[in-house]
Amino acid sequence: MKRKKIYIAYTGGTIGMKQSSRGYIPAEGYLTETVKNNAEFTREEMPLFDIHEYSPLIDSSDMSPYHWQIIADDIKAKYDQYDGFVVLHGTDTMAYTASALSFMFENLTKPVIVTGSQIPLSQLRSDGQVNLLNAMYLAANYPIAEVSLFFNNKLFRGNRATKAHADGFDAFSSPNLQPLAQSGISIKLKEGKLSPYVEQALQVTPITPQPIGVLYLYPGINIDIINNILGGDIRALILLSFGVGNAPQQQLFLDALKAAYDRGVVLINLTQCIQGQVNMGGYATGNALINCGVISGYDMTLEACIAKLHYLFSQELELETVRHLMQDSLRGEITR
Ligand SMILES: NC(=O)C[C@H](N)C(=O)O
Repeated sequence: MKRKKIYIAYTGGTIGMKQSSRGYIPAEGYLTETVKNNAEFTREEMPLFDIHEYSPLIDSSDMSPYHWQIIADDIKAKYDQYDGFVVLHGTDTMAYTASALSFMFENLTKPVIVTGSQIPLSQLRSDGQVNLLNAMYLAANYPIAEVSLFFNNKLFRGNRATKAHADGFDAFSSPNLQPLAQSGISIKLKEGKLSPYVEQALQVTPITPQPIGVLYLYPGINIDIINNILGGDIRALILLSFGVGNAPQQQLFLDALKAAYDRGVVLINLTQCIQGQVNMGGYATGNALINCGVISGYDMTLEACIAKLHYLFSQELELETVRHLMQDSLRGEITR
């Protein structure tokens, strides 16, 4: 059988870093050299691969929508030459990039898997080899036609994943959707569906940076803080609320939200809880938000919500269309 071919877009992150006096920093050429010289990656059961190193390699804390665009355009340019794509990325903002790519791509028929590691390949006990090896193997043999994130033997839907552990190998979780696949002695497909046949060509929607506010509520939060963030030039405010979407009932707070809504700010309610979804009909403290024009983000991750707002605001859409689409599941990011 003809060996599959995988394109590895290497953006940076711990996996290819080396120790410096200031802590870990990306090291040009190191990862490419190491992977190419590692016999595990060239076994005949493995797909063939090319690694494209971006310049400069970055810590993912420096990622921005500008980089999301570069990755998406790069994959589009190579789309016909490869069977699958692996994006090597730092873990810190990996879930944001995976979410953004999931919205930017339309008509995907090939897998795009984002992965990285917690310990560099250059260090003892690195999780980099197993993550990259599995991501490549999955991309070649389990072509789930969507943007996913592989980490610590689990393949997650990209826009459902969130970084949940700062220093453990189990760095990602997907609180509201089970993994698409799990890799143990055998690989088990759970949610993931193998590539469908799609007639339309792959499409990439360009994304531009957008001013989005995020407000984490806490007991006794001062109205000045709220006014401050709403006073900035924002197009949307994500309210991280209590429980099923509840918030303080201070009239000044509710008035400030209503005024922002009237000015055309999109107000979205996400819960601070790790699992479950917003239901503003549950309590009067949530219901009051509906009357201020706040819409539900249901069980979207914060990462998916921010990426989706970027995706929608980057297009010429009516405000009402943006509000409507925010509540629809476009790429499986919401359980409805
Ligand atoms: N584990 C990692 O990759 C963390 C690193 N700071 C990054 O996000 O690039």
